[in-house]
Amino acid sequence: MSAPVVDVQDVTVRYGDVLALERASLRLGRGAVCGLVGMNGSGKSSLLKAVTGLVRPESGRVLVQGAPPLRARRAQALAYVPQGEDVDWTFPVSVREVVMMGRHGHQGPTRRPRRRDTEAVDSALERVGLTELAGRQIGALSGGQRKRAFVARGIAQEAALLLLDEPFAGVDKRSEATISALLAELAAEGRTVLISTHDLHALPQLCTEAVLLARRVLLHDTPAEVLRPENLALAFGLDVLGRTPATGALT
Ligand SMILES: Nc1ncnc2c1ncn2[C@@H]1O[C@H](COP(=O)(O)OP(=O)(O)OP(=O)(O)O)[C@@H](O)[C@H]1O
Repeated sequence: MSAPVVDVQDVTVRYGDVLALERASLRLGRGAVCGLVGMNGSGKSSLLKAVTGLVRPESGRVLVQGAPPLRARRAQALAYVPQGEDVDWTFPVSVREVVMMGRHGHQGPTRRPRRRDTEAVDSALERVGLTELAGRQIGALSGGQRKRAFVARGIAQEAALLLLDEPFAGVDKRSEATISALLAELAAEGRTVLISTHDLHALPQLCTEAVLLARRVLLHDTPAEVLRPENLALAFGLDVLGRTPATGALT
């Protein structure tokens, strides 16, 4: 791999007494779409938050395009689509204003949008199919439309790395299809995507690689390899795909 876009080295995250992530390492190159898979509480959000700089690891190091997360954020290198519950949906902003936030780092201190900012926002709204709803208050959208608005903010930002926490949770089929197709397009444009998901069946179409997480990184491989019953059993300890793990797989 040429210089990695994401380089997580031996990262441990702890919240008080709770050890959320233990010595996790992960490197992703340009154009990768990587799915984080694991049980509830396995550390998926913590890993995403460590990469964004929202959570400070107890030990270890995160680099995004060679820079620590906060510096990478200032350089507009990473965009983050949070889980729905991490957002205040009563905030009085329109969909267009949310997407324009992706341009703030590209604007001067007055934050007056220039033509290329307006064009980037229009194009991002179009790509996620929200042009018609651009004037609506963000909280007046459905769950799937809200996710699409945040994906549009990431697109408008032109970040090299997109991090998405459960983009398909509580999302309608149309939004799921739009977001999946967009992630593939963004990867083809050379962006890197890291996403946490519970949707194991969608993994092979959606992702070029996958990580099995259970506080530690158990496996980082192709989606097909990660989905092997004996590997899933390592993380979930049960028959999640309705198949029986191979005998002796856990020994
Ligand atoms: N702010 C916090 N304070 C205390 N404990 C936390 C905090 N955030 C997460 N945890 C704990 O850290 C562990 C990992 O949580 P995390 O949210 O990273 O897992 P996850 O895999 O994303 O879970 P889910 O699939 O339910 O979203 C869990 O035990 C969780 O309860």
